[in-house]
Amino acid sequence: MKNQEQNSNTHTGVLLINLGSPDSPKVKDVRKYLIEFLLDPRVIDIPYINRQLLVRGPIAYGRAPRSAEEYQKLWTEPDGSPLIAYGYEVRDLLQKQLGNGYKVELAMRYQSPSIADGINTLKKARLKKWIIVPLFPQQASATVGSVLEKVMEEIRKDWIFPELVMINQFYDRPDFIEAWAEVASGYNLQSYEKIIFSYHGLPQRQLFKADPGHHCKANIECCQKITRDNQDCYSAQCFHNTRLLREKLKLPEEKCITSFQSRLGRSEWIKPYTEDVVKKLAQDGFKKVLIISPAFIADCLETIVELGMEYKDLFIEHGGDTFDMMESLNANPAWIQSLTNMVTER
Ligand SMILES: C=CC1=C(C)c2cc3[nH]c(cc4nc(cc5[nH]c(cc1n2)c(C)c5CCC(=O)O)C(CCC(=O)O)=C4C)c(C)c3C=C
Ligand SMILES: [Fe+2]
Ligand SMILES: [Fe+2]
Repeated sequence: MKNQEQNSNTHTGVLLINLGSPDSPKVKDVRKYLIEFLLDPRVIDIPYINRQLLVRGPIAYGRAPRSAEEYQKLWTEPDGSPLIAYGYEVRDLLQKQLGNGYKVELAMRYQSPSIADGINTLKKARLKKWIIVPLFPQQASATVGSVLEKVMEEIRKDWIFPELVMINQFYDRPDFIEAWAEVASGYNLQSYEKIIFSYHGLPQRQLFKADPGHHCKANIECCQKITRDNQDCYSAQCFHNTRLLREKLKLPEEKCITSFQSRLGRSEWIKPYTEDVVKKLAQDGFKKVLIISPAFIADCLETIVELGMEYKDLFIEHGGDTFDMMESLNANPAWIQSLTNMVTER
């Protein structure tokens, strides 16, 4: 009876959606994941035939075994991928904070738990309103765009629709910046010579496609300042995110660097590349560096392995001493509060 009462009070569904991980770090599962992920035309935006050849050939057989080795470095038992484990932890904490009025579900854009399952659960619960929260602070077609397209695909043939709220970005919310400041309070920021703010990269051509006014020059001068013209530009949002955090943390401008990691393929991506920045700092004699990655709301392959292991090795190989990676928001209470605000104010 109690459950029935609780269910009848529930009016709003919240679907948290992140990128997704392979089902296991075995090569066959990593291959399946990479194929689904990289065949998405919003991610590898080249002609259909070229994409099929690239993904089902060199990526499936060349990259998948190397990626599987990387996934093996971060996989934990029994939780598996940290990205997904933190996803469930955040879902449960948010559910607790929001209470009976809301039903919070977790989904991943690729692999599992699937968006189709998450949407079906919301449909069965007969809720009046759904709030879709892609867990990407800055807007990119490859992430937020792809998630929202998939959600629409899952409901487009329905004959009834809930009131639907889709969140497209949240990088500049004061409570999101506050959540990062909360994590940063565990570090002695003064003790670092340089602080790198590293965001996931994107091919430059994707910035141009997302720029109907043909404004973006995809360089630091252009994207450095957020304006009405470039307010939806991923790169400009990243630079602005750094500025907001730098001001919040009272860090001098010359101490902070914005850069972009995880380039894939040979085309030009947003610059500067984190790899080049890390190498140059070490070569220029800097010994102690902190790296923060505000594009990821949970630790994952990109932070734990790429920043925390590979770039750390690179820094030390080129003469640096200390390369610390700040952990992500994960299940930090201030982050749960930020999500709570995002949902309840809609
Ligand atoms: C934070 C936002 C992200 C953007 C923007 C993004 C763009 C993007 N990614 C690839 C290719 C890969 N990304 C991979 C992993 C990965 N990417 C993100 C987030 C963004 N990607 C996350 C959170 C993760 C980690 C997932 C995990 O399980 O921990 C991978 C897989 C790993 C590997 O083989 O390197 C690939 C490939 C492209 C091409 C792209 C933009 C076009
Ligand atoms: Fe990625
Ligand atoms: Fe720009």
